[in-house]
Order: sequence, then structure tokens, then C-alpha cells
Amino acid sequence: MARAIMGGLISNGYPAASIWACDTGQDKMADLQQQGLNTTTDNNAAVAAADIVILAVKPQVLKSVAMDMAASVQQHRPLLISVAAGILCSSLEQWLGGDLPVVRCMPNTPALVQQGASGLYANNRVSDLQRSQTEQIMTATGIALWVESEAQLDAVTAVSGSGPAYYFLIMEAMVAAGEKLGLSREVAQQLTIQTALGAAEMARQSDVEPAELRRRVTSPKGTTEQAILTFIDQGLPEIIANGMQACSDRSAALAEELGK
Ligand SMILES: NC(=O)C1=CN([C@@H]2O[C@H](COP(=O)(O)OP(=O)(O)OC[C@H]3O[C@@H](n4cnc5c(N)ncnc54)[C@H](O)[C@@H]3O)[C@@H](O)[C@H]2O)C=CC1
Ligand SMILES: O=C(O)[C@@H]1CCC=N1
Repeated sequence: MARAIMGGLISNGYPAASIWACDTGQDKMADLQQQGLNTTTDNNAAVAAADIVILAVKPQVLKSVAMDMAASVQQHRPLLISVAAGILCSSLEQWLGGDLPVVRCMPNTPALVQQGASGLYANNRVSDLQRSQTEQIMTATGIALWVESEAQLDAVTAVSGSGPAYYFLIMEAMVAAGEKLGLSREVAQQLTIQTALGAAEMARQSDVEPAELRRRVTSPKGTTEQAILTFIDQGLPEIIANGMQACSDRSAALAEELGK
């Protein structure tokens, strides 16, 4: 995720030399260094150089990473933006020594191709300027929308954070089914991907909802109708709702498990 955000910033004209990348080994950042970014394996050195710190480690290690940099965060008081799934602003703020502006962001992997969708939530110490700086950073990777309550980030995770994986699963299933129906894997894959792209672009440009676009594809007594009736009869909408509920529940449970 950090790479997607740095890539988006650079593509949008933000100078690479103003960015510090930090990871556990210099070898992991050789390409970033070649692109002109500053690199370090010392999180505290990166914090000392920054007005805005983006935390993009796995949720399971965020506590120890945060506690190790608390002193330098308290000294420099940057805006903290965390993309970690399920870690509350209050937990992060506490690990970092308290009284800090924290934004929680839930991005998604299409940020890598600047087609991301991020949900944002700010604690009450984040200034208007810092909110707009956050928007500038995250819109470099796609769209970014503020939510009103932190709990809504669990729902954002279920819709867009994890959402790309649902579409990839549907693509996998469509390619396999296309092959079973007699197409080569390559043809089935190309048609599947282009159809996903076309449908998404149509939905994005349209002034009607996806349900209406679906109706327009579905001719009475035609072919689509048979597919849609089968999907609905076999419970596809409920399956999707159940999966997303499980995702949202896991996001909330992570906060319980890892927030102490
Ligand atoms: N992958 C996804 O689709 C999404 C991930 N996220 C969140 O983004 C965060 C990062 O996830 P990914 O980018 O997928 O993981 P990743 O494993 O690709 O990146 C994490 C990076 O943190 C580095 N790291 C580990 N310990 C460190 C330390 N002590 N100091 C500095 N760097 C350290 C690792 O070497 C690795 O390069 C997670 O908290 C995840 O919940 C959020 C939305 C979507
Ligand atoms: O699966 C995860 O936990 C992360 C957060 C959202 C997408 N990937």
C-alpha cells in the first residue's frame, strides 16, 4: 500500500526527494532509492524528516512499530495517517504517546494503478489543513471519501478495502466457467477482464444505478435473464451480503484483538 501511495504522489508531480520511504531492509527499497526517494531502515529518522507520516505496516506489528517511534513523534508532532485495517485512532494515538492528529484511511490495491478507492476518518485533533493534505495524498491514488464515524470504516473495508478480491474471485469463476463452456483460457480471460472494465466504466459514467443498467442488459426471455434468475435463485445476493458482513465483523474484531 505504501508503494501505491508513493507512486501516486510521484505520478502527480510530488517530488520524490521530499519523500522518505522506510522498511526493514535497504534491499527492499533499492528501486525507490533509484527513483530519487530518500530511504532509511530507521523509522525515527523518517519521522524526524516528516510533516506527515503514513503508517503502512501490517496491523499485527503496528503497536510495536508505533511504540518504538513514540518519542520522535511526540517531539516532531506530524500528522499520522494509518492504513492498517482495524486499528482504531485511539489505540494508535495511545501507542504514540497521546494528543496527536490521526487519520485512519482504508485504501485498496487498485491504488497501484491510480484507480483506488479510500475511506477516510479523522480524529478531532486533525486540522482543516491536515484534512485537505490527506485528501491530496489519497486522491493521488484514486477517489477518497470521508466517513462520519470510525465504525463506518469497517463497512468501507467490506465494500472497497477488500472489494477487489471479490471481483477477482468472480473473474476467476467466470474464466473457469468460460473454459468449461469451450473457450480457451486466454480468450475467456480477456473477455472476462474487458467485460469487468466495461461494466465498471459504464456504471461510473451512468446517471442511473447499476440495477437499472442490469435491467437494460436483460432482454425478456433472453439469455441474460436465465443467468440472473439462476444467480438469484441460488442466493448470490445473500452470499455477497454474508461475506461482506464477515469482513466488517473481522475489521471490528481486529480492533478488539490488537488494540490493547
Ligand atoms: N493489501 C491490501 O489490499 C490492503 C492493505 N491495507 C493495510 O495496509 C497495511 C499494509 O499492508 P500491505 O501493503 O498489504 O502489506 P505489505 O506486507 O506489502 O507491506 C508492509 C511493509 O511493512 C514493512 N515492515 C514490517 N515491519 C516494519 C517495521 N518495523 N518498520 C518499517 N517497515 C516495516 C514490511 O517489510 C513490508 O514491506 C496493512 O496494515 C493492511 O491492513 C489496507 C487496505 C488494503
Ligand atoms: O485483508 C486485509 O486484511 C487487508 C485490509 C483490506 C484489504 N486487505
